[in-house]
Amino acid sequence: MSAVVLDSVSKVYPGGQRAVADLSLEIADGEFFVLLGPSGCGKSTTLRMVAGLEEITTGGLWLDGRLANELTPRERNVAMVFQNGALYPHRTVRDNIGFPLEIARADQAEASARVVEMARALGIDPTLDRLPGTLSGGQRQRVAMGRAIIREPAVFLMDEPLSNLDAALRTDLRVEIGGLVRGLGVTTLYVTHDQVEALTLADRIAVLRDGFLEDVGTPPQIYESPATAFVAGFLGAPQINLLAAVPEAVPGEGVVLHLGTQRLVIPWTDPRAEHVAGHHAATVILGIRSDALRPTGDPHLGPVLSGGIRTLEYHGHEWLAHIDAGVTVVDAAEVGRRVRPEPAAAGRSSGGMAGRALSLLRGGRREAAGPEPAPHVGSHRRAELLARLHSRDGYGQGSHVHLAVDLERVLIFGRDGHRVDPVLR
Ligand SMILES: Nc1ncnc2c1ncn2[C@@H]1O[C@H](COP(=O)(O)OP(=O)(O)OP(=O)(O)O)[C@@H](O)[C@H]1O
Repeated sequence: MSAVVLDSVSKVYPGGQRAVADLSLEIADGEFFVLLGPSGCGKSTTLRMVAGLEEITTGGLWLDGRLANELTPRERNVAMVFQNGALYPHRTVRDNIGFPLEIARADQAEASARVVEMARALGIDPTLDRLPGTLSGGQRQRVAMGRAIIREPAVFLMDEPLSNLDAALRTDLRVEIGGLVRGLGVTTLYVTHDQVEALTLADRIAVLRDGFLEDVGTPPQIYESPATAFVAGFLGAPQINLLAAVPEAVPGEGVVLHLGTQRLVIPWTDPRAEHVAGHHAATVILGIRSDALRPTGDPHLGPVLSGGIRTLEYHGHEWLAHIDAGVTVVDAAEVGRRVRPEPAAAGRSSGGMAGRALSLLRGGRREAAGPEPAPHVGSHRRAELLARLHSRDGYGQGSHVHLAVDLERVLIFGRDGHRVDPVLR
């Protein structure tokens, strides 16, 4: 077992592509640590640097208190499981699982007993004499896991091990991996872009974006109290409502947040009020999860947002209301982005509501015509607010709805996407 420490680690690929930027993480001995983020954010590169498959450009990697930058993959005593299992196709399941023991020249009788034991633990003992090509995706991943576990490494490195499996199998194997790895107590670094995997498996999660660390914390910390609007937008389904608002500090009342013609008030007794007051007359971003909005009959009782239902979607256990509320939606993917989008992703329309939000977030500054791509601020969503309704309750398309806002759960971010109030970790 081993602690893993990354100290200001950066990776620039030949050709100048910077994949990881100044990343510092401390992963405790025995911790199940998940690297989460969208495609291209540098998760796999980070994992491969820890494995020794990719050179570290600058910074230090420490494994069990030892500087490991120059160690070979074998010297690091880590085991990696890839997305596709990566098994030897001409070797049986038995030989694939036993391969690390064969390399280590372990006692043959003892090795074969351990292989059988491992296969039993993973529920693949009936397949021991089959070739990988005859296995299902889930069975192949179990074999890959078995091969990684059997050598009792100091660190497990898993790169999206479930992403090629169908949803049901993914859930099953997710539970199994969680149980198995926890049982072994081996430090695990697990890469995924799937928030459910991250939230369910991790002791702690680090969220990466464009190679930078956005946030790190336990699943409840990251979900309930994200450090940035990007993280708030990345976690949770349906996606959090991110709305542009202009704060106005009003003595005796609180900080009034103007959202178009609507308003919410953070009373002075709320510790966030003084922080958001510092953004007086600037633009802030409110993060309101759909379950922090509850239909109410009385628009004058407590904080309320109102709007017209554009669409009602039936989701079985609930209805999802898409509501036009005359508010400006902010695109989580672009707020506070430090890296310019690739040319293909740039140049999307910034007109209409998106354009208004963009100009709000830039303090009304007009975008100069020039080579800099315009960050996309706006929404792909069909309406401005998403709210959950437990029943249809007489609502339909075009109905006017008042939504009581659970103010305690509203997150407030500055225009740079960072929380205005201190983020406790
Ligand atoms: N060998 C390479 N040479 C040059 N650039 C690379 C190389 N490998 C990755 N990159 C770039 O580095 C960035 C990070 O890639 P990486 O594979 O680490 O991201 P990721 O978060 O794991 O993405 P995904 O979820 O799609 O696998 C991307 O912009 C990618 O194009």
